[in-house]
Amino acid sequence: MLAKSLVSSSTSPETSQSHLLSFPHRLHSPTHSLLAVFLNLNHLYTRHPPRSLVGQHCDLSDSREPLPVKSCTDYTCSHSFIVHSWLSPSLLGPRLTFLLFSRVAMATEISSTLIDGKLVAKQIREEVASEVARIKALSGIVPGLAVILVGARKDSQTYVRNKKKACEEVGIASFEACLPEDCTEEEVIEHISKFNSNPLVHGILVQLPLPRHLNEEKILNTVSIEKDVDGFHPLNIGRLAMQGREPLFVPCTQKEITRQADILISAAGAPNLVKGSWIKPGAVVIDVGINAVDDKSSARGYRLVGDVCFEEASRVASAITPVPGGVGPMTIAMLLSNTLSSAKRTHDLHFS
Ligand SMILES: Nc1nc2c(c(=O)[nH]1)N[C@@H](CN(C=O)c1ccc(C(=O)N[C@@H](CCC(=O)O)C(=O)O)cc1)CN2
Repeated sequence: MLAKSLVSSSTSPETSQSHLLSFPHRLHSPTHSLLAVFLNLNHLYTRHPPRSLVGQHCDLSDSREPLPVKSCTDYTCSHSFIVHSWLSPSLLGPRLTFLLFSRVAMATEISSTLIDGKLVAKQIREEVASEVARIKALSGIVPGLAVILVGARKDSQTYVRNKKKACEEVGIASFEACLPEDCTEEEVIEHISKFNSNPLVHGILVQLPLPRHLNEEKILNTVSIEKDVDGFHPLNIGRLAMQGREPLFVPCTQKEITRQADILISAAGAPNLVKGSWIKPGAVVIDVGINAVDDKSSARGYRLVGDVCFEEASRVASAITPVPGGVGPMTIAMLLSNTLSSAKRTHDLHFS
């Protein structure tokens, strides 16, 4: 029943002693605060929002075990959010964005805290490694992850390489299909179908972005929902949103809404979109955007920035994920964890 995060203080390194941050510590009134989430699901839904998402309520209560934090701030949380509205703001061009609102965490004191994604990811990977070893010893089953890479984008090749390496490190078997840039949709789908029916494969992911001539939505829909460890299948997102209902209310503008949010999650794919002035003092900011911007002074010619203007936001927020070092490392850690869960579910492995 606890929502937790592993955080470390960015302003007061001297208070580096670890302790638990868990939601809720104690109830705080009013519990109706807001969560705003910017998600760019352009790669999933090219025209319309899924009806199942709008106005739905999601239960956040079955979160992971408590994790240690540095520099604790108090929050209360009602474990729920609603998918409120669907916008296609001009500032994001053709990308679809929707906002989620919630009555979730309320900061009761403000201290700038850096949420350390690398540290959480390390802990998750260690947990996955020991669980993989355990199920291998008890049942002989080895969880398997298949990756489909289309084309020769350097960044995608690096991510796929990193995923394979991460699998190796935790004992997950990896499978790969590398297809040429000019391959057809049918060829990609054929590979997905083979992985769908391969019993050694428990997780399948299609590395994104795909070349423009391929219909991403159609391809992602082909991944068996049971093996969709990325969680990109519309049914997976729909299921996430189907656990309850909350009343709708009408937003004015993105900026106004984010200003009311106690938890702000941005995944718009737009560098430095969210300014400090958009953020409610004391809000928790989760920056899911990982955007490459040109930087001649960097060896690779670019640097990574989030959707959130970190300099500004870190002065206003109570806790914030940096880019790099925040949500990114969690992506691969959770991929491993999901592959393990899929293997356990498929083979009905419930060891205590
Ligand atoms: N099928 C998918 N495709 C893509 C995903 C995804 O989750 N599934 N996400 C991104 C790329 N990606 C994984 O594929 C990914 C991106 C970034 C990181 C990461 O750890 N980033 C580090 C910085 C790394 C660096 O310096 O280059 C960080 O943010 O700290 C992991 C995975 C698009 N495609």
